[in-house]
Amino acid sequence: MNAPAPLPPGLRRELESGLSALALDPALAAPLLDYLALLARWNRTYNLTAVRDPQEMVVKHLLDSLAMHPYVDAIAQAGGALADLGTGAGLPGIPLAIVKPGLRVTLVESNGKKARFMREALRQLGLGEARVAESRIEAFAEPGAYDAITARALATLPLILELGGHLLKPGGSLLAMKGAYPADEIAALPAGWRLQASHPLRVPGLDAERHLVVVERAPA
Ligand SMILES: C[S@@+](CC[C@H](N)C(=O)[O-])C[C@H]1O[C@@H](n2cnc3c(N)ncnc32)[C@H](O)[C@@H]1O
Repeated sequence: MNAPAPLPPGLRRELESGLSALALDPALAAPLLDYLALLARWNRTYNLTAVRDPQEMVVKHLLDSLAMHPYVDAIAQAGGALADLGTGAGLPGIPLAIVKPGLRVTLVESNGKKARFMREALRQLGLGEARVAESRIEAFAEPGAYDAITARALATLPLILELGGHLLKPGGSLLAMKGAYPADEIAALPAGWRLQASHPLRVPGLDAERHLVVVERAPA
């Protein structure tokens, strides 16, 4: 593997200021930048993400993933389990695992090279509460094991539920990261599911519209 790509100066300050804006401890910049440096290094060989510029990765990967952190707080405090579906290089799952130590994160991804990268990232970052499931989501055989599932840039809400709805415990919810408010997808939710809430997210350094859409099972 190549030598670590040197991260541009100023990156840490930008990340620290973004973390403060999200009401997170700026000291978390250190492990987050370790993850980012590893991702930038592997990306040069394995093409894990289309975002190649570390500066852009701070906003589009780290801060964007972390904007939803208040909505996993209660699960983390209870030592609950979250499955990040179609996580790619570990987004948003790895940044969330870094900032929420109690959260038991499972990173579900079928692509072998991305799974290999994530196993190495978890090892190097010492994230013992997180693990990689190298699997198709729909074939992942842990039904009813998760308090929440999340997904970013994976699929429409109905398709995410079709692929991974079986993983949720009774009372569990899907936390889907979306750009524009997905009114059509919400209208097309399959029978047995309903919108619980939608939260506009503010990502420091990003102008684009972002929403966290929370979907739960409808009462029988
Ligand atoms: C567009 S990428 C998004 C990755 C990451 N969530 C992010 O926001 O950067 C979608 C990822 O989902 C994975 N994926 C798509 N369908 C899947 C399935 N049925 N089972 C497992 N992984 C899947 C792909 O391999 C890819 O890595």
